[in-house]
Amino acid sequence: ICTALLKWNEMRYRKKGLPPGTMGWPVFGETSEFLKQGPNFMKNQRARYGSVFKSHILGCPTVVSMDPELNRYILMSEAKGLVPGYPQSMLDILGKCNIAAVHGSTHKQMRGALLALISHTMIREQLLPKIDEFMRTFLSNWDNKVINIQEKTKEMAFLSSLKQIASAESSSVAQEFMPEFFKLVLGTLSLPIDLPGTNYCRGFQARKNIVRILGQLIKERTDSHNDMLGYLMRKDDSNRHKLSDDEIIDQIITILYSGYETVSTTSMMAVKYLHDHPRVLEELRKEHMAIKDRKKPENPIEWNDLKSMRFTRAVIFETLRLATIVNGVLRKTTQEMELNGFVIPKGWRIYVYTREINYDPFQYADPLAFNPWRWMDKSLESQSYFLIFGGGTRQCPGKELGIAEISTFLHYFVTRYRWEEVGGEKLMKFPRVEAPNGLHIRVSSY
Ligand code: HEM
Repeated sequence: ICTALLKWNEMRYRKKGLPPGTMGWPVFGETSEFLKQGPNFMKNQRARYGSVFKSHILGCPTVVSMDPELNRYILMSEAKGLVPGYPQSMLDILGKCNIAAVHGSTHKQMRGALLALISHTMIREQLLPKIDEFMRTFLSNWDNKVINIQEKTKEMAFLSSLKQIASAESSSVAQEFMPEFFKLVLGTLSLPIDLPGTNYCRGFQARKNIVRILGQLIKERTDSHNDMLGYLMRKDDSNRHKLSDDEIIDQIITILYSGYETVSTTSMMAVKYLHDHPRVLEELRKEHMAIKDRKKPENPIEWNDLKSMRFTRAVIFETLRLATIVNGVLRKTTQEMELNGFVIPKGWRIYVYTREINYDPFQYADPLAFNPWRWMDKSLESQSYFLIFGGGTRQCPGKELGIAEISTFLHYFVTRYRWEEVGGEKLMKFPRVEAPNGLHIRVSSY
């Protein structure tokens, strides 16, 4: 029966022009092999079928592309019908105005409104002072404590964004908001089964609560504020992108969500790599001590300080590369189309899988070594195969903001503390980078 089922499933997808590959079991496809074997599943399939192959993973017939040139082409081809293909649970919970759910002119409008909020000028004048103030307080009193740095960096990423979004109210709403936000995140990564007790159902309820909290903030604000919510609500000419209240709420959820796991995991992994590589930590600390020494203790990190953190930027890029915080991005076809000579049916998912390029010895010499110095050559950041922040029309608009947050976190962390790991805890690298039991460190003052 098993053989017959597998064969029947292969026959269903044996359409002329499709890439080679296997489809696994009906309904489940090859999801369990993909999740269990992780990157090895992808590498084995590539060895058998080439760098473009078909599979059935996470509930959808999927074409996986591990071809750097095709990957770039896919990311540039949204107008040809290759739109974001994130799971239904994510779209449901993040809202219908969420940036990944909108295309064409609506995407342009939402993205324009977002870019205006997190531009270089905004980071320099509005956001960096808030990030500095937040990190200073958040990183106080860690001395002589055992800390779960995974949990801390998660709180840090969320609370830092919340302060940038609603400075005045962030401390009063954080208590209620944070647990709801964590439920929302879990819901977006779950199967869309709407039964009481499922993560999806809880995530959906959390979204409702968050919409209520944000709606209340919008209603109660009478005068203008210099934070993200304040800018989004402006009705005068200083705001070119006037959004409805529903759009403002989804935009805020987008900002919180997109900068959450990326920033927190990168910060946690940077702490881990710095712990394991004392020479890198020494160099990083030298950079930050020099910044600290040239200012008074009460003076905040400013734009020029941030720009002078060249080695810190290199540490962040090397962490993103070696830990592969982002394995790839998802697209789906809105019509039948040809890619690399293959014919991809409408509605198929395309997994632009960029992980392997991070370990390619032709791109990165000695690829398994944690060597931030390689990024001191700035041209490496602009190589076309480098897709850690995506590419094309959906390239990450929060890149510099994320780097500013992680850099400020590292500044206060390494200038105030030294730390050692306790427990030697397990780290999972796939499908997401996480420490299932937390990552505990003993912190003492520097
Ligand atoms: C280390 C930090 C970060 C990494 C590695 C990262 C990575 C990425 C990647 C790979 C994409 C492309 C997704 C796709 O093409 O489907 C993306 C998109 C996006 N990122 Fe980031 N990101 C980071 C930080 C942030 C931050 C702090 C924000 C906060 C605003 C943010 C907001 C977004 C948004 C809104 C999009 C969607 C853009 C669109 O669809 O037009 N990201 N990010």
